[in-house]
Amino acid sequence: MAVSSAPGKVYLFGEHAVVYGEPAVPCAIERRARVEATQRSDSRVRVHAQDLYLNGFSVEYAGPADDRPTVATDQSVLDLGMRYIDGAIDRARDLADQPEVGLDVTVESDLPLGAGLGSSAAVVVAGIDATARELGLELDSEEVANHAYKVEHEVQNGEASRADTFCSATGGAAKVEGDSCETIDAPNLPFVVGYDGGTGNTGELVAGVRALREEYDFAASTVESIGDLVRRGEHALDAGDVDELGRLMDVNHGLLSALGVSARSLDAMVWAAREAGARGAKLTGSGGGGCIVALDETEDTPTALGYTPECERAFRAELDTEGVRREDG
Ligand SMILES: Nc1ncnc2c1ncn2[C@@H]1O[C@H](COP(=O)(O)OP(=O)(O)OP(=O)(O)O)[C@@H](O)[C@H]1O
Ligand SMILES: C[C@@](O)(CCO)CC(=O)[O-]
Repeated sequence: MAVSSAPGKVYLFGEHAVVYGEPAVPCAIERRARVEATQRSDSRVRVHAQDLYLNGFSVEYAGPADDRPTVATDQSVLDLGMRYIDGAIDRARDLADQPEVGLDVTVESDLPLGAGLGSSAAVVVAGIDATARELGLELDSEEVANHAYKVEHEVQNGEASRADTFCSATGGAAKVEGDSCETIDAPNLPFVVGYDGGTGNTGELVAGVRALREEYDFAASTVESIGDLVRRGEHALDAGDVDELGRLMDVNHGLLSALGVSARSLDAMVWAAREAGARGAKLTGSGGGGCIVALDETEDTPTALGYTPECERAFRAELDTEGVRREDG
């Protein structure tokens, strides 16, 4: 049996624009997905994903109500839920040159799904590492990052940057620009996360930005402006200037709104954080619903978010300097 875990992330700056080669700064946070892989004696693959909920199935009763009903789940719903972990298992089996080997795989995660905290990247990174190790193959974190990126790229029909998977595999703060990925120094920033209990569909949101960018020059310029802002943000990070980081986060949120990826609930949480005195606040990840990230070392922002109707949960998120991690002996 092999068990690996990998962290989720928040974006300090640069989501969406990173898909078009602009720089971004994702930061790994101390919330993880864990994957356990055990080889079987037959060639079946059994995946137990205990935190996955499925939207859209029907139940058919025939005869007495205490008979077990037939539950039908639309194949597309299942595919959507399983595609990242399936992709990770397949890639690791291919890498280990055992494409037909059977496995029992269990996925557990502290990361809300599709909420901007990089749950898919964490599941893919931990899934590749655990499965490969179970099949006798040790990969270093950069190799895991590279293979995880290829899985996300395939699952998301070519619309993925290296940011989420690199950050999850290597931990800490990262600068990602096109194919170039590096870990950068960062102070332990006072991240506060607000979660609206909802999700956004990464594929659809990325496609929406692409369409806008193709239709309007100002949308293409907005993507470039995010890149300029990230370059300023790198200097602020270097200088440890948290006030400037906060101001730039506020601008980044405005530019993401202009690209159509914010939501009423995300705006409400961003404003609650700002009004509580946060240095800055923005949505994180693909948007549409899910999480915001704010910078505040005091308890004011978590408290204010706790009283905000649109916020289901608020919590502090520490920077996690460790990426993919072995959890078995
Ligand atoms: N605990 C889990 N078990 C199995 N699969 C998971 C789990 N968590 C996430 N996934 C997979 O990841 C998908 C969600 O990925 P998606 O890219 O939409 O969101 P995210 O990575 O959480 O957010 P973002 O990309 O905005 O940071 C789920 O549909 C599922 O396929
Ligand atoms: C929206 C996006 O920039 C971040 C999603 O967490 C997509 C990507 O980078 O693959």
